Amino acid sequence: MTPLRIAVTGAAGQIGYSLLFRLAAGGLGDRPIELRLLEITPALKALEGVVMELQDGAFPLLAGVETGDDPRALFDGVDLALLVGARPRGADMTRGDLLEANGAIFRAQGEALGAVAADDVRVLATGNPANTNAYIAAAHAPDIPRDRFAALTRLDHNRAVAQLAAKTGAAVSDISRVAIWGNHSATQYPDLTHALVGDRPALEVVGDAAWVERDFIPTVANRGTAVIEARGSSSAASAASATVDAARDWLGRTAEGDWTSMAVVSDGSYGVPEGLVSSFPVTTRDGDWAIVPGLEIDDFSRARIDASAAELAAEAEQVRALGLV
Ligand SMILES: NC(=O)c1ccc[n+]([C@@H]2O[C@H](COP(=O)([O-])OP(=O)(O)OC[C@H]3O[C@@H](n4cnc5c(N)ncnc54)[C@H](O)[C@@H]3O)[C@@H](O)[C@H]2O)c1
Ligand SMILES: O=C(O)C[C@H](O)C(=O)O
Repeated sequence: MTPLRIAVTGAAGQIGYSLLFRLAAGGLGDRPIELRLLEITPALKALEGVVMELQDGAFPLLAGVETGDDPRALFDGVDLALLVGARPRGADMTRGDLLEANGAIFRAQGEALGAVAADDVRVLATGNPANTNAYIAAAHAPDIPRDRFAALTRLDHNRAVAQLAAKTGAAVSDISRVAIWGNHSATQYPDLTHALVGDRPALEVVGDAAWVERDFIPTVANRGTAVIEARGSSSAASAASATVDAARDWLGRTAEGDWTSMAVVSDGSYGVPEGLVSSFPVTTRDGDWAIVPGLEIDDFSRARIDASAAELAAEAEQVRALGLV
């Protein structure tokens, strides 16, 4: 089997330190992988140490590792690009505050992917603000179809599943059809209206309408902030785990009868303006995705989805004003 060529940016960072070992240990399946690890020049020394540790893991699926600070060299022929490298926020910042600092990274990396990546490349932005970074990268790679770009909202999805499991006492594996809509930000809408616990509607099992609005939604939407406050730095292992989950499902498939959440370029579905990179419930299959069609959207959900889409539109306007697209 030819190895899957995976670029990981920010490979010497916090998320990278967890992500690389999950990938090498077979997180995407049993196909061998070749890692292309991108860092900024001052971090290459630290990256050398990480590569030593990868070697010391003696991972049978790890067919090769290359490192460097030139995206055009490292992205050459890659099948999957995990764009993690970006500044994380501090305690008093929103993810949107990172736009100016991080947007330029995604412009340069979008251009490089467009120039040298494999024809079948899939690009997943984890670095924040993830949705708009994917939007920027896609804008600078016009030869790569838009549906190959996505941003990570799987961490929010996993957080929502975990909160629902804790509330209902169900196993996470019994929960399906949770959805995250919109931006990976405090305006995101974690939606339980279609969710199931076993074969029962989650809202019926919860039996506490006030919990959804007062506890569930704010807990999921603000979880990143809570982790920063507790840990002193932003979530890393859970973000790496969600990045692996998202890539595995994208290249593989979502379970029958279930879906996942992924921020993808909107085709106008559910009233989200076309072109914005917004989270939707999606099914995936062998590298393709489809927004779950025909879900009923009640007035509460409508207002939440619209609010997050408005924030994404404002971010898109901001990057235009900054000359990033
Ligand atoms: N979408 C999500 O769910 C989610 C979750 C957690 C964190 N994040 C985001 O992921 C990003 C990385 O987080 P972290 O904790 O690993 O941060 P970190 O600071 O520990 O690591 C970031 C790494 O990126 C590198 N980097 C900076 N510019 C680069 C460039 N141009 N090319 C390649 N590498 C570059 C840095 O040198 C650093 O090693 C942050 O923006 C953070 O906010 C997103
Ligand atoms: O909140 C952050 O800044 C980090 C990350 O996006 C998260 O959701 O944990």
